[in-house]
Amino acid sequence: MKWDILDDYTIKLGKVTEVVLKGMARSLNLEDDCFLEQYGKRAKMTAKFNYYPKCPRPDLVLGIKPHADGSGITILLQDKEVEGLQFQKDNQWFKVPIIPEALLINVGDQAEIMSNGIFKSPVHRVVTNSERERISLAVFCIPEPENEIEPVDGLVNESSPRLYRKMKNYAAIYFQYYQQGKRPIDAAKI
Ligand SMILES: O=C(O)CCC(=O)C(=O)O
Ligand SMILES: [Fe+2]
Repeated sequence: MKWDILDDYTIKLGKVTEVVLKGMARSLNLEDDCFLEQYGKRAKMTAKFNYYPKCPRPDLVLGIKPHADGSGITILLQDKEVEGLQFQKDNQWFKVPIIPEALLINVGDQAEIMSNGIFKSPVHRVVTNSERERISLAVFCIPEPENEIEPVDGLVNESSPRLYRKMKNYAAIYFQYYQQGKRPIDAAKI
């Protein structure tokens, strides 16, 4: 592994994260930096390389079980040729098409909390394929663990009450819930 390539890539993704979080704020008529302030200057990134070998029984075996990401946002580079990622909406699974070189940006639980539920952290899964192996690189952009994450002021008022409590080090809670097969975001819901 050429670590300098990953290093370079994540530095660039740091800039992408900034642009995306600013854009998300702007789309809600909020101050540009309101999500970035909670996100913090010492935010973390975790790069996860996923390898899905060929599987003779895709009807029985999933690549990744249904989950929502615990990140602020996740930046995903999908396999250039093999599909597999699916998102759930209204109890149905929708395939993500392949767009070579495109970055797929997924809203994580912590962006759902900060936006008081306006941006939803969707449940997704990866199915296996009997003919082809598949790889992906998921980079989880994670707010500074010591920071308190909560719905931003501009989104809480009489007509839209606060839906999530203040959370610190969400990643720790995330894995505890995940292992028990529960949705971690439920720990934050009021
Ligand atoms: O492999 C993919 O396309 C998605 C992986 C994923 O959802 C994850 O690592 O959290
Ligand atoms: Fe995921």
